[in-house]
Amino acid sequence: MALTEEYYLPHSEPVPGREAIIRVRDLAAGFGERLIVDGLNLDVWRGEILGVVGASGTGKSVLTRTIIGLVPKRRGTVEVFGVDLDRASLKEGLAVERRWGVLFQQGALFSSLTVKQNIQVPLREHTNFSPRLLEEIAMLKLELVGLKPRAADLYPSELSGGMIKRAALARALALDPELIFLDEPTSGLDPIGAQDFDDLILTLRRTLGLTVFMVTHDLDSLSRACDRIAALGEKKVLAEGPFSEMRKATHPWLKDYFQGPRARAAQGLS
Ligand SMILES: Nc1ncnc2c1ncn2[C@@H]1O[C@H](COP(=O)(O)OP(=O)(O)OP(=O)(O)O)[C@@H](O)[C@H]1O
Repeated sequence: MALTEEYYLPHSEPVPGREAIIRVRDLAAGFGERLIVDGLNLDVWRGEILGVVGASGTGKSVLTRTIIGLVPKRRGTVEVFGVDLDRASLKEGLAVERRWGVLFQQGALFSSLTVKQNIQVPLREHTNFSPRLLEEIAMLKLELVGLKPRAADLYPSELSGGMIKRAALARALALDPELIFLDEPTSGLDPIGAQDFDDLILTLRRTLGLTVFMVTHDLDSLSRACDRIAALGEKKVLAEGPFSEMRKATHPWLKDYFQGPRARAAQGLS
């Protein structure tokens, strides 16, 4: 199906004083002959929680991994904190990487390390902190994400799904990032666990001033936690706006997704 203007919601206009933490322009990325995203534009504003949504396989994870430099670009630019990582020196690139944290799908904790050791991985990579400071920071991060101190010495196989997400979030927060990428943070959690996780993200945004880039299929999370949503499809951002605006979209997939019974339930509508 051709991407036509009639399907678009207006893309957010820059507002004076609003700082783009991530700026993606005319991005193309893919594998072999196949482009997964092509001509994609997106801004993420400081302090917002942006929900990235789209049908399975539309490239949400690929977009995330391209922004953080794990998938090479074919065309276009990506700036994070005003720095184009393709043009940055190694030192500048590392300095930018220190300012973000990533929670990959399924948590992706190292199974042979305890929770505490997992949290310390980015600290060991990027700092020369003493063992005592590493210990203190790990325990602080555990508390920040609502895990009890006794979770520190458990291995990932000993954790529940919710605890894995929290431990992975603690690791993503290890270096006090300004920006976090969350890939399906509530997948596999029951509705109460998912709501608790959303509340945690909202609290962290408020207390730490985080900017959050969150890939999710969870309509409740999109409605409850996200200030704005970017919907991917046809290799681009099909539409962006708050949840209420997405309900006005006319693109068939967006219509099904945002006007269906589950979306109405997420908004408390009958
Ligand atoms: N390393 C890779 N090599 C080849 N193709 C890949 C690779 N990683 C992803 N793809 C392909 O890119 C497309 C987009 O994948 P991606 O994981 O970004 O989708 P998604 O929107 O995150 O999907 P889901 O909602 O199911 O997680 C898929 O067709 C996938 O098969």
